[in-house]
Amino acid sequence: MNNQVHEIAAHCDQLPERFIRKDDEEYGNITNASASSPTGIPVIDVSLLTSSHSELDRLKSAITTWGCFQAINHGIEGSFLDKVREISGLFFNLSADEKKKCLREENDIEGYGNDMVLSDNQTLDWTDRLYLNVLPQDQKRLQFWPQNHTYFREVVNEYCSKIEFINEVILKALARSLNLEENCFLDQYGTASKMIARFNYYPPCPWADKVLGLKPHSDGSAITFLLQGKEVEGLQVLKDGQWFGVPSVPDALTINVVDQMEIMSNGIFKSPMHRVLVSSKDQRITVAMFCMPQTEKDIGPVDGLITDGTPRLYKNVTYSIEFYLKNYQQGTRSIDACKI
Ligand SMILES: O=C(O)CCC(=O)C(=O)O
Ligand SMILES: [Fe+2]
Repeated sequence: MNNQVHEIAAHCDQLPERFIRKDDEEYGNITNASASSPTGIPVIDVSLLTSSHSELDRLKSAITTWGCFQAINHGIEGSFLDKVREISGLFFNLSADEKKKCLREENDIEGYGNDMVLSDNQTLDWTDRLYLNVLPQDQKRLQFWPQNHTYFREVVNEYCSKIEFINEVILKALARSLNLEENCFLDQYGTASKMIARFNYYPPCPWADKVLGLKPHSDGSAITFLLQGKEVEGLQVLKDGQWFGVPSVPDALTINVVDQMEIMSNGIFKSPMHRVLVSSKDQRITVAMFCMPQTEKDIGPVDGLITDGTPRLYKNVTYSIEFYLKNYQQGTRSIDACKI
């Protein structure tokens, strides 16, 4: 597949078969799609997490039931989040020639492209994306960054530092919520923790009900920080066999506690399955920041959680992107491959 999805949207009068979503990939009960919960995705005030026990309890409850929450008062100004939205739009609005300079190579994940084709019967996602390694600094490959766009670089770098800071706050709070020493998750990050920025662009789709922007998946990182656009929604999270819409809350970040945290918490936190629906009229742009431990480092359940009554449920693993993709290709979830 050479074409970007937005080109297919503009030039095809029939939906290419590879994009048609399959029933066996639906997981939850699709008749209940878009169900709204009486309470909805929990909203957590990050500024209270160091001082308020009840907010810490609400955080734990959010993660053990939903696996995600809407973070407010996280310390990043709304005006700065608007800049992140602005540079994302700016990238996808570049001319086709400019964007193609950032194109990923066939067997590489980094750069501009669409779904990596890993198996013959894979359903393709209705999305174009720009995928950039932002940490560690020395693993940045600037050839994939938009050329001559100092503003883009500055905003991404500043956003990365701000997310790094919030990531620490959340990791410490999650540890305290389990009555563990607050650095126990951070200690597994190593000295060169990793962060990936993924800019997702979902063009409007004339066959919106036949495709998915992103197939059901769980993220391979430890914590994912998602910045949604302000108007168009589409993200859904699976809970108790039903898909629930994740609204866009002004100035909030949607935080998912995902695969590597499931392992480190010995399964107390469950990495949420989520997917993306697309709109027939409106485009949607989101920015996911995937934070995780240093690639070369083994991770495993923290010692304090293993007791006679609660045995270790996961092996120690190096949860690399190659490991994640290998499982994806075989149709298995990498998290399941780590279970004892
Ligand atoms: O765009 C979204 O709403 C979700 C993105 C996502 O799940 C991902 O990039 O892994
Ligand atoms: Fe995701």
